[in-house]
Amino acid sequence: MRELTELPILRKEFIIDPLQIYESFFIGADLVLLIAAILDNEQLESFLTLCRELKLEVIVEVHNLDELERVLKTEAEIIGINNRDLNDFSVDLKTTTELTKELKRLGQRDNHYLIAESGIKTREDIDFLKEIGVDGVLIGETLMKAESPAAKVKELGLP
Ligand SMILES: O=C(O)c1ccccc1NCC(=O)[C@H](O)[C@H](O)COP(=O)(O)O
Repeated sequence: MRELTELPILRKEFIIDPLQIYESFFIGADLVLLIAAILDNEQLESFLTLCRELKLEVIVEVHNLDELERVLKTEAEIIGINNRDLNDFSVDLKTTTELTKELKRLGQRDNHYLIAESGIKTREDIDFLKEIGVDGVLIGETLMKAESPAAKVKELGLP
């Protein structure tokens, strides 16, 4: 992958063991995803520490207020709001709207980089997410299904 792009490479995985973090480092990932829903506080803290030691950036993924509040007690700087409920796979962009509001209410918006994840399909979705103040997006299906992912990136108005 590294020969193909200079862009940061994310290891997007269900990380539940520190070995996966070492593995991500050795295969050349720049950042990893830690999913708050599948990690307890102790794991979250220790995985973040390990990533810092290995100089891996981290997106910590949340889906509800409880997870957001847990993550705000850590050193995490990049927060991913997953619009997909991993229990039933339903997707709703309102999740990003609501948790972005909560982040502001808690006075924690400005010291975090905010990524909206999942269910993003159109230019209108991107415009809406920009309007509510997210900094970045994580898109899977829309790009994977596109005839030309590069053209789709342009169509979505992404840099
Ligand atoms: O990644 C998995 O293994 C997985 C397992 C079960 C449900 C969802 C899973 N992944 C979803 C994704 O990685 C999505 O592609 C990503 O969240 C982006 O969402 P979308 O743009 O809606 O594809």
